[in-house]
Amino acid sequence: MAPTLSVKETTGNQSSWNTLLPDFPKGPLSKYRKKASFNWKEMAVFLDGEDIIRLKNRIFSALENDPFFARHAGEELSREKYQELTFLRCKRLFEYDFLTQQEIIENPLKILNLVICIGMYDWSPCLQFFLHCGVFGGTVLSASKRFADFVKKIYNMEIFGCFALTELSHGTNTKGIRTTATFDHNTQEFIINSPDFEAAKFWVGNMGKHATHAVVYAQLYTPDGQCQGLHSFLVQIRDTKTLLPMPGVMVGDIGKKIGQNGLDNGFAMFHNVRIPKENILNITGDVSPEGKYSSSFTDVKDRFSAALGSLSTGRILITAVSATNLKLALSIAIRFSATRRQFGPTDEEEIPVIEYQTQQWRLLPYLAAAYALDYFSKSLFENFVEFYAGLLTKQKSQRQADLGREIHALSTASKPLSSWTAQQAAQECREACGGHGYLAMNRLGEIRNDNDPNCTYEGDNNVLLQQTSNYLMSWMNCIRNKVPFESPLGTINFLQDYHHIIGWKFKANSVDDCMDSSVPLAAYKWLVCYLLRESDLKLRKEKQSGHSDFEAKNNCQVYYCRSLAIAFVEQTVLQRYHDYTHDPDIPSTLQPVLKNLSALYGLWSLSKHLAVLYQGGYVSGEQVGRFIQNAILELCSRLKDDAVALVDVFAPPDFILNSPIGKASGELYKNMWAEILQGNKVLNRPSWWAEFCINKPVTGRLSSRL
Ligand SMILES: CCCCCCCCCCCCCCCCCCCCC/C=C/C(=O)SCCNC(=O)CCNC(=O)[C@H](O)C(C)(C)COP(=O)(O)OP(=O)(O)OC[C@H]1O[C@@H](n2cnc3c(N)ncnc32)[C@H](O)[C@@H]1OP(=O)(O)O
Ligand SMILES: Cc1cc2nc3c(=O)[nH]c(=O)nc-3n(C[C@H](O)[C@H](O)[C@H](O)COP(=O)(O)OP(=O)(O)OC[C@H]3O[C@@H](n4cnc5c(N)ncnc54)[C@H](O)[C@@H]3O)c2cc1C
Repeated sequence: MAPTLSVKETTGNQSSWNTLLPDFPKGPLSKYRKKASFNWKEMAVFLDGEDIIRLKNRIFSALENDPFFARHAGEELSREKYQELTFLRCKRLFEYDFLTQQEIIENPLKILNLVICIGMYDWSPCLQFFLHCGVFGGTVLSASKRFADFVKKIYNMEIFGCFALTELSHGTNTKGIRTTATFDHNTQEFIINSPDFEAAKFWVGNMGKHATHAVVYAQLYTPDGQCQGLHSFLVQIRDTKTLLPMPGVMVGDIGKKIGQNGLDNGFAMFHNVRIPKENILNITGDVSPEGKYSSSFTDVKDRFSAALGSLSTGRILITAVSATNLKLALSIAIRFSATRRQFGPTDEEEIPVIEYQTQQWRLLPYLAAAYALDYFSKSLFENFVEFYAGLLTKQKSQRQADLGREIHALSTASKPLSSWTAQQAAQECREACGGHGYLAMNRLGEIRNDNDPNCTYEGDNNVLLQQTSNYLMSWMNCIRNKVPFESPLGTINFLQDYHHIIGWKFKANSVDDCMDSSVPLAAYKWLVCYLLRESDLKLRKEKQSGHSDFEAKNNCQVYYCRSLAIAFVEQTVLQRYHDYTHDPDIPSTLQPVLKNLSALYGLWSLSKHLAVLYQGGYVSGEQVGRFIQNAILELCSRLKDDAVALVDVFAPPDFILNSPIGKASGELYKNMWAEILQGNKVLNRPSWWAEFCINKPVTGRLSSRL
């Protein structure tokens, strides 16, 4: 099925683009801007639409004009100060209240754009705000109406919240969570308890310093001693008037992290903390005053899925968050590469480093990935909105259940794909900018470190991929028995042709033949079918040789199920982007460059699977590999002159991007000097100058006398 994010009907006209998007200052980047095959403003309006661009402008300009968000060159804040500033900024975001409920209902993509815009500035206040309103608030909101009062308090910040699932000794393995919630029917309360220090809640964002309330996941025990599985509870952890811990709660900050240090990640231990019966977030089950458990889910597995359902929201958002980091890193590296000159054909002339084939090959496939993943994350978000609307209206249809499973399977692979792509790209961009990429002021280190946990939180990437391969393998019976099947979003429908696709061979006969994304797309369909067959065979063999289900599954991950999940999600991203870029309604001024991006993303991603394509016999002979490699290089070279305009489309204003080498003017060295010289005490001699000038070391004084 075609993605729901459809081709925009109109891109307006030149004068409306100019009003929305001012020209960039003239400078060293102008040369490349003139060479572009398309108008960047037309592209920006085409991709986002005028309404979203207006929203972005509103948010960016509010932050730029607000002293709370001022940037200070060379600023080195202590962690405590950074946490304080993050909280003040989070409060400001409440005051701005950028989106009304009505605006969100009319266009839910606006909320995604709000996350992206604030995150582009700094992920710490962004995550603090959305962990409270979105993750904590959203979970409370999705429980029954009896939380209406709490909901009000959440959205006017009378209380401040966090989402506490992970414990010190269990994270991805949520079934292993050991915090207990035991119902006491005498007092009509739940008793929340951490059995030992290993079961302390840990890593929880906002819990370190600020949260007054937590959604706490715990194993629910009814008075008959039965464990009813994982449920969530609303627990007050700090006094709202003093921010001191509530009785029985030991709560604190877990310490410095590799990135995101404005955010206070914390721990909490509960010593028989009593909460009212009403505070069970009755999403998957409830307890009667007598202590009888009831649930609308008869199947324990379905109840577990529903208890973790809210995690899909985060994973979809993280797909978009990571694509945003990809865009930030590329904006810096491509602008730098178009202005930084090194070597040249003659001694007189040095050329911009983007002219080098290696620089193009290192950066431009990531640029293509940024466009494809951005489109995919937004289309997946739109799919999610449909699912979410079903949840809110308590839809119980088969389609709703199937949609939930499909979105889960997609998001558990798109989060790994997007976060890993951004992680690798951030490092490549850092190196592509040479030494200047390593200077903290240019922000590539911050982007890399802040992106890093996207690979881990909301579930470790490698473990999550198993969810996607499980989903794909679950269709194998239908495939084997030729029983028709389809999914609500149609992402697995091509597997109905499995028996036909598995016999396909690579068809292109030249580099020219490879220049369209239909070529890698066909190869991907074969690859998914092949890996599905191989994974299924391997699993059956493992079981036949006497291994338990657990062992058998475990022995089928590397080269089989893990590769299957990755190939499937890459195929899905490419399919959606291919359909989008080949839509006949795309303006003819934009279509060629968009098709090049789609082809490059497809071929480059596919090239990482060449060994398997040969291994399985989809391709043979030396030539095919060469065709693919040469097509990648040809596309890089074709996109080289469009690259600056392509980042102009998504780069935020200079104030938000906050990188001297990534500024829109391209005045690389002037911008760097301006920043360096504003730093604190840059030209001062060190306060310990006398340690060199007066107190000279006595050479050898401390050498061993033995
Ligand atoms: C109109 C209005 C529109 C409004 C739109 C709303 C938009 C809201 C916007 C909100 C904004 C939010 C902004 C967020 C910003 C970005 C977020 C950044 C967050 C950063 C902070 C981090 C927080 C955290 O990390 S919280 C802790 C997260 N923890 C995890 O993720 C744990 C990971 N582990 C698991 O999920 C599971 O344990 C798992 C998946 C590994 C499975 O473990 P298992 O024990 O092996 O279980 P299994 O047998 O495989 O599963 C049984 C069964 O259940 C199915 N299942 C599991 N999960 C789900 C799910 N989420 N959905 C559906 N189904 C699920 C699983 O598939 C199995 O089913 P079968 O295959 O059928 O057997
Ligand atoms: C910055 C940050 C913020 C966070 N915020 C929150 C929050 O707000 N609330 C919250 O509840 N949690 C939060 N978390 C915790 C996060 O959700 C967990 O870290 C995450 O789910 C991974 O779990 P883990 O750390 O226990 O890793 P583990 O599950 O212990 O994984 C460790 C390693 O073992 C491997 N592994 C584990 N199981 C398997 C398997 N079955 N097969 C193969 N390999 C396996 C993994 O691949 C990984 O490499 C946050 C984490 C970070 C880093």
